[in-house]
Amino acid sequence: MTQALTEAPVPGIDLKPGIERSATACAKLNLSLHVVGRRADGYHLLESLVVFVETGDELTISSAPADTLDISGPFAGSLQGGPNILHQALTLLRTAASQCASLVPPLAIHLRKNLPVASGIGGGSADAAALLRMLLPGLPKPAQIHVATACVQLGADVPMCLLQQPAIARGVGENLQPLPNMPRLPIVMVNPGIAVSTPVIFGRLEQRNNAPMQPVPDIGFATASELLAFLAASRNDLQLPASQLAPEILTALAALDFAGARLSRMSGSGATVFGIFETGQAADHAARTLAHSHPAWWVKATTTL
Ligand SMILES: C[C@@](CO)(OP(=O)(O)O)[C@H](O)COP(=O)(O)OP(=O)(O)OC[C@H]1O[C@@H](n2ccc(N)nc2=O)[C@H](O)[C@@H]1O
Ligand SMILES: Nc1ncnc2c1ncn2[C@@H]1O[C@H](COP(=O)(O)OP(=O)(O)O)[C@@H](O)[C@H]1O
Repeated sequence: MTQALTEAPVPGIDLKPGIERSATACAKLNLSLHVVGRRADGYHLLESLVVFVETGDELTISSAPADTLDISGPFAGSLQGGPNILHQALTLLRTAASQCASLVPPLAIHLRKNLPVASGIGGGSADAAALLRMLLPGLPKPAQIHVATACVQLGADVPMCLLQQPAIARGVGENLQPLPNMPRLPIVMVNPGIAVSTPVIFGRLEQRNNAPMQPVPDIGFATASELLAFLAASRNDLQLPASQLAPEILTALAALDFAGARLSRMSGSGATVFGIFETGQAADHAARTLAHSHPAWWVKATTTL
């Protein structure tokens, strides 16, 4: 039975004037990404092991007389002027809460853009998901469910970023199986300073019906070695088309290997690549070395959630 939105119990969120709420929009990593088919609408069917890392954008909201969005941080310049996914996320929330518009009041949003834009780590999707996570608890249950289902329309990566937990993603990315066990991995992320367009990379795929991922144990992985053995038998099918377009991706992967990564791979449609290291100390050391030898690269040592 569908419950009228206005009748549902509303926990409400405290957004009185002067009160700010903050959230980290954690970067996503596709540890593996198999393209296994294509839908009639052109979207590709994926099988991907996704995790999130501590590094992310920072989002702060407070109630205001009218909606505003200001952006700071090292990658703010990449976002000036264009439409921002945060506005689409607000529209989705307000549509879902249409019978009680006051639940999503006008907001002053501040985004500190720490993540490189169009880089395969889901930055925009993570921002939208962080905003949804902050505001959803104030909506009635049916509206929450509507938003959780409809948020894939903002971007195929938004549902996984809303979950922000290790998961297997299938479908176009919306069909999520959370993994209860996942070792925390020391990671170095490297972006060689190139933005690549997701649709362009999908469009360059030569093969769209690739072999699926091996089955993942329902429980997930108990140790890093178990996970690494699984990853060694998996791929990112977008890595070849992306590195043909941007050969710097191969340079960055080779640099991570040389710096001691146990496994290096591209995330999403690139161009960000990641290395998995034995220890946090090894990751920190590799990140310092890579940043020193390649000052134009974005290099970040971090840990998976
Ligand atoms: C490749 C992935 C892997 O997680 O990550 P990113 O590289 O974006 O981080 C995602 O599938 C990207 O998700 P997202 O960036 O949210 O995609 P969307 O905005 O929905 O789609 C942008 C375009 O990418 C293509 N697209 C996207 C997802 C998908 N499963 N198949 C596709 O073919 C479509 O051409 C679409 O028009
Ligand atoms: N808040 C946002 N952060 C990043 N990109 C955004 C945002 N809003 C809109 N975009 C647009 O979304 C596109 C994809 O960016 P992003 O989400 O960073 O890519 P990816 O998923 O490959 O990391 C870019 O072209 C960018 O202009």
